[in-house]
Order: sequence, then C-alpha cells, then structure tokens
Amino acid sequence: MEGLRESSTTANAPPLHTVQLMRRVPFNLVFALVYSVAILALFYLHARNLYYSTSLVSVFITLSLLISDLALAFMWTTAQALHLRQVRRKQFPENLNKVIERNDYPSIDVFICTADPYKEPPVSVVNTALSVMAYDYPREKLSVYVSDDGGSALTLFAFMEAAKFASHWLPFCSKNNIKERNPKAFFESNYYSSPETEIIKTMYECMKGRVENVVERGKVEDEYITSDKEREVFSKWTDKFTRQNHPTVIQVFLDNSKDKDIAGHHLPNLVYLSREKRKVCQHHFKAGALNALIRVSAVMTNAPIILSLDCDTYSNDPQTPERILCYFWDPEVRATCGFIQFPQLFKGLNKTDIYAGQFKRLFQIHPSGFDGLMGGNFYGTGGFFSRRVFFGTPSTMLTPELPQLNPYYVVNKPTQSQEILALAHQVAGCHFEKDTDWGIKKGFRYGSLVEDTYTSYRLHCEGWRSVFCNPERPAFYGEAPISLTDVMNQQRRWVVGLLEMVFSKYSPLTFGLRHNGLMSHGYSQLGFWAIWSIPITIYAFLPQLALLNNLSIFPQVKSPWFLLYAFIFLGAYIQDLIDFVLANGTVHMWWNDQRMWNIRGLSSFMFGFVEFILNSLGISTSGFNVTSKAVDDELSKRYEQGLFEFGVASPMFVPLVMAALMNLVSFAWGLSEIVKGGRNMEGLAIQIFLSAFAVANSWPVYEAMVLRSDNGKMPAKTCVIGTALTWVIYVAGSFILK
Ligand SMILES: O=c1ccn([C@@H]2O[C@H](COP(=O)(O)OP(=O)(O)O[C@H]3O[C@H](CO)[C@@H](O)[C@H](O)[C@H]3O)[C@@H](O)[C@H]2O)c(=O)[nH]1
Ligand SMILES: [Mn+2]
Repeated sequence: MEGLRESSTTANAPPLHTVQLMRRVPFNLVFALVYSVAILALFYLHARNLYYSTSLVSVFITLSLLISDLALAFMWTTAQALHLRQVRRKQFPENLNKVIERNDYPSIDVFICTADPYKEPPVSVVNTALSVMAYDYPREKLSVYVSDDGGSALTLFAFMEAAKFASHWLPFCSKNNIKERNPKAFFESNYYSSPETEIIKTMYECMKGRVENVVERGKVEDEYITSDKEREVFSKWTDKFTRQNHPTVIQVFLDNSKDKDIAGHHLPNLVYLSREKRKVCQHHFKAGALNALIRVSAVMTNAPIILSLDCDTYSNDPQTPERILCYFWDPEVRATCGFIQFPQLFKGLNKTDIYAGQFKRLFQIHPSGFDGLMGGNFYGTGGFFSRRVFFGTPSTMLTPELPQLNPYYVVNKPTQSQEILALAHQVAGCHFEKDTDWGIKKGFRYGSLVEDTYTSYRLHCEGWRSVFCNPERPAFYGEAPISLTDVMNQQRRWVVGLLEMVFSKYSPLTFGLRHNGLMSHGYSQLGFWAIWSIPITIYAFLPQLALLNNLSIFPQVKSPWFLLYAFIFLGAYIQDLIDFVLANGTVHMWWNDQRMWNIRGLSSFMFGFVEFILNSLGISTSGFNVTSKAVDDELSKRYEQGLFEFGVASPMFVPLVMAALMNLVSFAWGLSEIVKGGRNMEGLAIQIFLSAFAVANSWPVYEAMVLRSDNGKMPAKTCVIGTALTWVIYVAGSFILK
C-alpha cells in the first residue's frame, strides 16, 4: 500500500516500528457507502418537500431542516476521510541498541510553556519539568526550556527551587527505576515506602511549601533568598516590570556541562526564559512564545529534536524519547517526518467524564485516521518535532536570519558564555521578528488561536509527514478543566481559532484541497466544528415549537421515510458509540460525550461563531484566555460527585436553560396528547422522541435549576433570563406556526 511502510530500516535489522491498517476499515467503507445513499435520499425528500411547499411557514421549516442537514452531511462527509485509512502503529525501542549506541543519541530540547502563576500553579509547572528532566536519556543531551509568558518572579523562584531538588530527585528515580517521575504523581501513587523515599518526600514537601508560600504572598521575600547571586536574579523585577512590558529574562539554572547531581552524574540543562514584551509589539500568544523558544534554544543547544509541552503535561513514561527514536532514527522516516504526536490524555477526570474532557474523537480516534493519510496532527502538547520542520518544506530549506539559528548549526561555546547569552537575549527580543517570516513561513504559524492545529495543517500542506504514536503506557498526562465555565471558554477559544484557520487564505477548502485532498477533509472536519451549532440549535427548538402547535414536520410512523430517519439517526449514533467503546470508552462516558456535543453546539460553538464574526467585522478581538489549572477543593468535590458546575452567571448557560425548558414543555405536551389519544400522534412521533431525547440530555440542567443548593447550582439570574427568553420564542413561534 502506497505511503504505508510495512516496517522500517535496512533489510536485516530488526524492525524499530510497524504500521498496520485497522481491521475495521472495510466495514467503515461499506457503511459509508450505505450511509451516503441514505443521505442522498434524505436530500431528495427535502427537495420534494420544498417543491411542494404551499405556505411560507412550510418553506421556512423545510429550509431550516435542509440547512441543518446540509451542515450535518458536510461534517459527516469530511469525517469519512478519517475513517478510510485508520492505522495502528507499534514501536520496538528494545531493538534500538542494535542500530544505535546510547552515546550517539541525538540531543533533545524540551519546551514547557506557562503563562500565569495564578492559573497555572508554579509547583505543577515544576513537576512537569522534573518529570522530563528525569527521562531515561543521556542527561548531557537533554535541555529543558521553560517559557514564562506571565513574566513572573514567582515562577522563576519555583525553578530556582526545582533546580536544587532535581539533584536529589533525578538520581532517586534512576536508582529505584521509578516510572512516575513527576514527584506529585509518584507520591500520590502506591509507592514502596523506604527511609530514602521518606527523606525525598520531605524534601519535596519543603520545596512545594516554599513555592506555594511565595505564590500566596505574591512576592519572593528576602528570607527565601540564600545568596547574592540569587538576589541578583530577581533584580530585573523593578517597579516598571509588568507582564505586558518587560525586558527579556533568561536564567540558566542548571548547566549540563558543569552541574552534577548528588550521585555525581550530569544534570540536564534547565533554562528559564521570559521573552521581551512591549505594548507596541504583537506577541502572538503561545505561538510567539514557542518561536522565541525555538530561537533561544537554537543559540544555546540547537538540539535536532524538540519536544513541546504545555505546563500541565507531564511525562508518565521515562522511555518516551527512546520510543520516538524508533522513528527519528529510521533514515527513511527522518527525511520527511516533521513530528511525532502522542495522544493528549488526562489525569483527574471523574468516573464518567461528565464534560467529555477526554475528547476521545479528537485526541484518540481521528488521529489514527489522519495517520493513515499523512500523519496525526499536532495537539499543542506531547509532540516531538524535528527542528528542521520549522525552516521550510522537506525539499527546500529557508535560511534563517543568523547562522546560529540554522537547524544544522553546531553550538561550540558554553551555554553561559557572554556571547551566547547576548545572542539569546537578541533573538528573544520582541523586535527580532519584525520583517522576517517567523510565524508566516518559519516556526509556529500566527493568525489562529489554535496555533497547534493550524501549524500542523500548514506543515502537512508543505509536504511534511507525521506520526501518531499511541503506546500502551501513556507517554504524557495533562489536566482538563473541571468547571463548565472553563470548559466552555476553552471550547469557544478553540472554535474561534479553528474558524480563523478555515477562513484564512490557507483554508482547507481551497488551498488545502490543492495540496492534499483527504487530509484537507480531515482538517475541515476539525476546522468547521462551529457549524454544528446550526443543526443542534435548530433541532433543539424548531421541532418542539412545531409540536406545541400540533404541526407535524417529519414523516409519519407508517411512512417508509420514517425508516430512513430512524436509520440515519441510529446509524450515526451507533457507529459513534462503537468507535468510542473501541477506544477504551464506556457506554456511560459515551452518553456524556454526546451530551457535551449538544451542549457545546448550543453554547460554546455558537458563542465562538458569533465572536469570530464580530472579530472579522473589526468589532472585537479575541485573546488566548488561559484555562485555569488551579484547584478549588469544594469545586473538585462536586466534580468528583459528577455534578455540573454552573455557579457564576454566564450568557453561555442561557441557551442550555432555554433548550431544557422548551423540550420539557413540548415533551410534557406530547405525553398529555398521547394520554388523551390525540389524532396526530403518528405524525408527531419523531418530534416527541426528539423532545424526550433532549430532556434526557438536559437532566444536569434541571438538577442545577431546581434540585441543588450548593455553590455550583444554576444562578438565579440565568434561570430567569432563560425562562423569559423561552417564553418569548414560544410566543413568537406560536404566532408564526399557527
Ligand atoms: O499567551 C500564552 C497563552 C498560553 N500559553 C500556554 O499555552 C498552553 C496551553 O494553554 P491552556 O490554557 O492550557 O489551553 P488549552 O485549551 O487547554 O490547550 C489546548 O489548546 C491550545 C490551543 O488553543 C494549545 O496551545 C494547547 O497546547 C492545547 O493543549 C499553556 O501551557 C499556557 O501556559 C502561553 O505560553 N502563552
Ligand atoms: Mn490545557
């Protein structure tokens, strides 16, 4: 099969990796064919209804259903591209020693981004850093760069402490062959307790206490500073230093050429960077931070491999770098492989994952579909890049502004030499990118709030391939938001970013199609998430309003068209369920997942859609609103119990209240008609079913509106506004539909 290599490397060497088409692919194909016939039949029905429409009302209703079904059909079609060549990969790191000596391993630069010490507690960022610093990899080949867009002395202090703790933690991990190298995760696990472990634990607790204390007080008090050298580090935080306006701060906390751990082994480099920020300069959020990291790391270490991590994504497997070498060490793969992405997996989700925070389709199911085409896309964190990918297409390399930024340049001066530090400051400066093609053709691409998806899309268009690597032991774990407001704000940001991608001049519908048809379908499936809000909203209100006015808008139960509707609905839902369960999901999680799909459609997708339109008209602008990773005990408790967290009034809750009420009323009305033996029951069956389905989905909303008294209940204001608006559309609907 073209494009799919059965195995790798030279003929006699043992394989480093394999790839296989999944067994379900032929079934997917057959089902897709049958289903497309059903979709065509449905459009025939709509066209016929439109043609025979006799009144304005029926034209309006048919058109609404037609538009909804067009949106659904479009999303279904694009999704098929991701069902056609789903693959499963395996790696054999155990064969690595037959083709490469440990001494010859390539260097790796790890990037960790953080942006706000209050939303992203520095202790957690430190834990993430420690987990990768402790990789089973030659330490002198490992560098960890932390980018702090919050420009916070608190975060800097945390890393000063981390550097000291690392010299105990790293040898402890390797000596005891520990798998959980994030200290927090380790001490929360079922570890074997020994005097040594208890000492390390006390050290960890001490470090954590100091960092938390500093964060709580909001400043680094003198008592925490132990030397003049340390004091000097903080001297940059003058009164004029603010988050949006400050010079570059670069601090090398550990230097792998000099610093040793308590067992006398090398420690990896640990570098803190807060790039220059000026109000007059655009900083491009995370994409800008990553590009600054690419340049600063180039000047200091220039490793050919880069791992990009969010501050909450810690390593769960110390062997991960060796696993990716199975690809990067394969010459055939290396020539065109731009990056290797691991799935985003999360710790701390509740039992049934009420907010569908796993995003199984996005992070686990679809990537294997992309992977059979050109490769999984980048998800912002847990991606290993070849440095070369940021400098042009596989065949033509773009020359950087300075020779030292060239991905093949060999750094020949010590990291902390004057010259290197001066150059690092220069490339981290906010004017450096002016009149260059950083963000346009080089590095992470600007112009979309989902810099990850957008960048990988552009790289795939350039001809780079990638790999989706999904080993049995998860390589990384991250955190998902646990309050509904956070969930929705995150989703809204994503939708705005995705729309920025699909309406750019590089849209997958135009530019993308010319470069790679099937991949572009996949990217459109992702990029057009927002349009789901159209059918979801129409199906949440229109059939119900019609039902309340005794107006049948779907086929009668006895009509053959009824079967078509049943097939389309059940077919989509059952296929989705099967995909979900095959990806290690449970039925209950799946139910919550489809509920969240509806909730997002009614709310965050819709708000994102509107926000994007307002941005395009120049009425507003969107920023990268960082998701909070701080824990609130009360909130965590409610989340553990599986309760939805509404709490603070938000306009995004209003459509949920409206849909919940509208469907409750229409369902109740439908039931009472059934009891009374109404005449038109056969014609209204689908509408009554839809109402019942929405009522079942709205359970958490009713619960939050009437049954709960805790702080996470639905705010009274939202209930009142939602009820009033439901009443308004009911009256308006009755007026029109009568
Ligand atoms: O100006 C900024 C804003 C954010 N970040 C960092 O970006 C990361 C992701 O931010 P988060 O608030 O956690 O966003 P999520 O929506 O959870 O992140 C997902 O979506 C983002 C795109 O919207 C990707 O960048 C992320 O990698 C991906 O995990 C965090 O480490 C932040 O510190 C910055 O460095 N600078
Ligand atoms: Mn995140």
